[in-house]
Amino acid sequence: MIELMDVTKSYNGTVKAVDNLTLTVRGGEIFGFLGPNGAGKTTTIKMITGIIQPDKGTIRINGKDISQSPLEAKKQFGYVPDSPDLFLRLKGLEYLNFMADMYDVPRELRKERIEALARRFDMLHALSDPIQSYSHGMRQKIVIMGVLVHDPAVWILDEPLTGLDPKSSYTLKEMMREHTDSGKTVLFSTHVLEVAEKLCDRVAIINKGVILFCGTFKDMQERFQSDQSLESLFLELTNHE
Ligand SMILES: Nc1ncnc2c1ncn2[C@@H]1O[C@H](COP(=O)(O)OP(=O)(O)OP(=O)(O)O)[C@@H](O)[C@H]1O
Repeated sequence: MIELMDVTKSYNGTVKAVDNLTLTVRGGEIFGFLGPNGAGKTTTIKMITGIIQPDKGTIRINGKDISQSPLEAKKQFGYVPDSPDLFLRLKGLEYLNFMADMYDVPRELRKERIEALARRFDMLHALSDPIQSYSHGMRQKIVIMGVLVHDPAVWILDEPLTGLDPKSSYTLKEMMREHTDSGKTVLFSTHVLEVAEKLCDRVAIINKGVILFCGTFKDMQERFQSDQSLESLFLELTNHE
């Protein structure tokens, strides 16, 4: 579960990137975080993951406060950033072992997990190559695998499907569903509204740092008294701002 209460962040003390945001992402749900460019999605995700500090407000992950107990909170989640260009000089396997070391994953277990993840994402052949030789999609996959190697309860994924080929994208979506079926939590941001419509149990639409809507796609259609697609409703909602 992820809880944000009255969270605000402005850059350079001027424009509020996130304005008094309150939101709960529950266990057992895939939650989509949607909004136009510059809406405040990445800023919110960076505050949840402790990369940047909010000006005010409280954030808890599975009950652990990211400001008060950062280490405990960080053990609860895995985070895929919006850019996969990390640790480029490491080989794929070195990176996965590094991540497993960070999270104290025992030897035998990590071997099993790495092999299973590599098979699922069709990356077995590339693990002994340096990450800088990977394509964008392969870099995205190795970052996702690094995050999943410690089997975090809460997945926080910033634009995770960007650059993935259809098979890998399908695999990741399938894994998100398996994860939430076991009562755990997935929060991801996306601009691909067709994916959000099909995959998410609930979505939040944010614009200019403020949540315009939070609920199921069905709730949204009821609110607008319309059977339009999520894309049409999203455009209607964000264009009126
Ligand atoms: N480091 C920064 N310094 C100053 N302003 C910033 C910084 N990072 C983000 N902003 C501003 O904060 C606002 C929210 O940006 P943010 O990156 O959170 O949006 P986003 O919804 O993730 O956008 P996108 O979909 O384009 O990734 C924007 O107005 C952006 O210009």
